[in-house]
Amino acid sequence: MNTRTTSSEFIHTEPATTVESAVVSVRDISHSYGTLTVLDSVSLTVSAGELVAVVGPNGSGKSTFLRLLTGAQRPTSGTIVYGRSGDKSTDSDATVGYLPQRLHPRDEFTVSETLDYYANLADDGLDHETVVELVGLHGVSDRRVGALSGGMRRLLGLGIAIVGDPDLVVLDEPTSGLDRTMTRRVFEVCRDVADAGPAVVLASHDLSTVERMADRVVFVDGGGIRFDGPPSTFGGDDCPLVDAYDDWVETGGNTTVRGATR
Ligand SMILES: Nc1ncnc2c1ncn2[C@@H]1O[C@H](COP(=O)(O)OP(=O)(O)OP(=O)(O)O)[C@@H](O)[C@H]1O
Repeated sequence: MNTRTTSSEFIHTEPATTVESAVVSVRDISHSYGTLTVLDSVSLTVSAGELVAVVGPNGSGKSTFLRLLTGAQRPTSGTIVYGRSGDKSTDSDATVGYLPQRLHPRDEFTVSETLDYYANLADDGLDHETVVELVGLHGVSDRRVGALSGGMRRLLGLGIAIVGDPDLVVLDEPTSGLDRTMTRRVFEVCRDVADAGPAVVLASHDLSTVERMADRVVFVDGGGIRFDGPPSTFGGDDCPLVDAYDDWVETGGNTTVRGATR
């Protein structure tokens, strides 16, 4: 169980990866919207083959962090470096696949046409039929996007993020609106993608699935990374991730998150 303390104690673990295997290294980034500082001196390195889940309360800055990771948004300060040898900057052609929280593919295209379109944007994309199969949309590949259910649109978004065969896949709440079966499927696809080489970083509120499927959990709160390590070590011995998380949030952070070993 967690140990309660009178003040917040944060665990900052050593980077889990080496520079040689790094797909992306975030170095001391901060981000503000006007006077609101959302992220303050955050650093993180993600390696090829890792499935990293970013968790944290609503408004803690997960989406902001993911947008910064993709290069779509620039940090107020700090740097993000892509590549194994650190030789690519945010201006480079490092390949990143991104599923934003809200995605608006064209309603009149079919599922196959949509994936084909995005595959053609990439130099060396995957075949759209492979991706349709992978994300479980083979039964509706000829259906127009405008006629898809909310969950199917989410799966299509996952397909769009991976069809370019990127080095880094960034997914903002890929399982929102999905039932349990589809949620499991999305995480399994993410696992398969990571196992094939790319790094996968996703934001999720589905802590039980994160605990089972992710290599690392990165807990963002109060402007910083409060924990970075294997999900099983978030709360220490015999304390499920979801319980340790609830404990943290209920006590306003006056809980020691412990057990990080990386
Ligand atoms: N474009 C923006 N302009 C101003 N403030 C913003 C902007 N985007 C996000 N914010 C603010 O930054 C904070 C972090 O938002 P962000 O969406 O990154 O959090 P989150 O952890 O992803 O939240 P959720 O879990 O609800 O999706 C919030 O207070 C939000 O209102």
